[in-house]
Amino acid sequence: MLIPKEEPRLDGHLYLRKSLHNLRKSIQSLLGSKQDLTCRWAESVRYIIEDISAECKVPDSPSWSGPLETVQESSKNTEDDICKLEAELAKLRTQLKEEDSLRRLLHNEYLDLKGNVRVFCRVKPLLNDKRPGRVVSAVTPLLSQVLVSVAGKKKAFQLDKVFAPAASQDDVFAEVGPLIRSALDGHNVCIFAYGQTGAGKTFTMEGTKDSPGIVPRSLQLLFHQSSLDCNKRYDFTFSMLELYMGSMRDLLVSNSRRISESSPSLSIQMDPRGGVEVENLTEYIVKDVYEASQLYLIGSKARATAKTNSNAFSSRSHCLIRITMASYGQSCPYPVLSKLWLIDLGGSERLLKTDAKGRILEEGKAINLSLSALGDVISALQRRQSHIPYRNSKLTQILRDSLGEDAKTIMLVHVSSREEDVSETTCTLTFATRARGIHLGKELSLSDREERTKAMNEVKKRLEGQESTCEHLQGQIHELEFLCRKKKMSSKREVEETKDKVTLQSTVLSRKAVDRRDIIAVSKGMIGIPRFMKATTSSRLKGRPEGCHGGSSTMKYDKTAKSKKKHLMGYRRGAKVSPLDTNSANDQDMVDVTDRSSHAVSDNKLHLTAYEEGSEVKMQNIVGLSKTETSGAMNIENEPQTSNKQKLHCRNKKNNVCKEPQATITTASTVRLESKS
Ligand SMILES: Nc1ncnc2c1ncn2[C@@H]1O[C@H](COP(=O)(O)OP(=O)(O)OP(=O)(O)O)[C@@H](O)[C@H]1O
Repeated sequence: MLIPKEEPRLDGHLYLRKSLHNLRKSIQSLLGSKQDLTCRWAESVRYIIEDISAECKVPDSPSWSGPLETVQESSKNTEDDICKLEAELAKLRTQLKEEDSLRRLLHNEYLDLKGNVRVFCRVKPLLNDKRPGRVVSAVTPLLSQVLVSVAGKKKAFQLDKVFAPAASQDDVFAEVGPLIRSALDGHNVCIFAYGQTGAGKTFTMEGTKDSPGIVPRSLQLLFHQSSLDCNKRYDFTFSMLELYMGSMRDLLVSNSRRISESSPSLSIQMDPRGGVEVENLTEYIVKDVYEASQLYLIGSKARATAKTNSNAFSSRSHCLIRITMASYGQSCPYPVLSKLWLIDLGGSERLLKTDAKGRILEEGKAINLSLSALGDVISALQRRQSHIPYRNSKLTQILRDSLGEDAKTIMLVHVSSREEDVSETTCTLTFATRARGIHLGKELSLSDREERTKAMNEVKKRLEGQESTCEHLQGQIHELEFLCRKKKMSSKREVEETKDKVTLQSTVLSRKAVDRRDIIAVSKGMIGIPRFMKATTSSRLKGRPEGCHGGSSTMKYDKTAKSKKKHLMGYRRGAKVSPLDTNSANDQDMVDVTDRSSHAVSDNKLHLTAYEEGSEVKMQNIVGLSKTETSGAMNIENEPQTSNKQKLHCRNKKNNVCKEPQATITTASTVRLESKS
């Protein structure tokens, strides 16, 4: 009979340490299994564990028993350790830099072999047909070929890859994902969704809540990958515009603002080096995937939609999302700049079929004109023609620097498999063939294709090996960085504790009123000094002149004050963080600050301007903000848990108007709000 092994009994402290150890391990394994949990998130949790450890810390031997020099000696040892760790970190970072440049080369070589311009086809499933038995699909998807039945004959169209109706969003993104990595590596990338109205372009780009498409996945991947890169710092900006009837519209400027503030019109400018800029286009700095998604939501709502015969909510314009990236390396003073364009093109319907009239007809003509110009440009690039006709449409002018030699492009054409859409499907696939720049019959020979596949597989294998080397190094760096921070924290704590001890000792000795046993007891207590004995943020601020601390600021939580306007200033001069002050925003009266890691750890500061009485700051999911904290006259209160989000509201005790309060997230467990004026 098996006798269950009895867990050895642990005393209180040992047990606590073991629990903390287990907790750390579970968090580390969580990090490994969940892609959307960033290292910064894990770091935040680690800080909490550290805080718990510090609070629970009981010295193994009485710390007051030795002379003061012991403490100083130990902090000297800590400093030596820090120096060693920093030297090791520098070595690893250099190694990572070398390995990462090799990875980038291999990644680029792999994509070059695949083709810098690739054209895929996605076949839409037959949806909501009441007579499934009688419906015959006119399209036969093969691996890299689509057969279309036209008048009893099968016409073949060659593509780089075909996604059958059963293909999932995951399958599509598996092909797109490597280009996102390329964008982070400094290449310009364009991903287009092309096809007839209702063929599934928006489904592929945007997707649904349960089945997210390329845009949300790309944003997720961008921020995830960049957070792992410990040798570089990335700055992202987000813009969104639409091309409607040949003119450009900034989708992040609300209609009312566009009219009232007579915002300057957009124009395309080119610098001498060939870089393209859309002048006056709103550009928001985005710190995390949440901010980018919020902007995308706002921009999508502003898109022009109109009813056509083919699709009740057909998009009548081209929608262009631009994410610019600036990556700063360790030694290079200049950032590497790149752009990622995610483009949902307008429906390519034949105007006769849709029975379009008036404005709808004009919209259709404008869409078709620019699609045709796009096809010409891609085709000319594919054939390496000397003249590339960029100037024929605004769409190709905007994308001029992102549709070239060093850029990567994926054109995802969408077709319907229904019989009545055969002529549209044929048109779409003819466009795809032209975009591939390969005339029928001029495809690579079988042996050439086999050779290319072999070379691709070889490079892919090397690339995978290189990626895991980089990941391993990054893991080591993160671990050492954490250790280093931990050492620095404990060294700082030791110094502070030493100072406190000296002060206490002299006070105690000067009073000459306590015996030796009491001194030991008190000084032991200093390790985990009770909270009420520590100076609060509030009391620390009290020494400042009026107006420099939270006492002069107002931030009152009042749900009824819906009309109050808020502005969120960027972390850098002149840059906006999130346009949630626009009328098109979902949560108009709130400024959401989620993902504490990017706000608090990387920047440590968040500036909120023009707050009036009745304003509210809502902070969600901020790790460590579970306790009620008081800062000056500002209370940060923990609201009862609503759904799975933790809300914190900042209120002011006075009712005066607060100008430019500044929120500083100082540690994992404190938030301070103070007025700048
Ligand atoms: N692969 C797919 N799987 C499931 N549903 C799909 C798929 N493709 C498209 N749909 C559905 O078909 C409908 C029309 O698709 P969608 O709006 O994406 O078309 P579109 O090409 O963007 O049209 P438009 O040019 O008018 O914007 C939507 O309800 C969408 O959910």
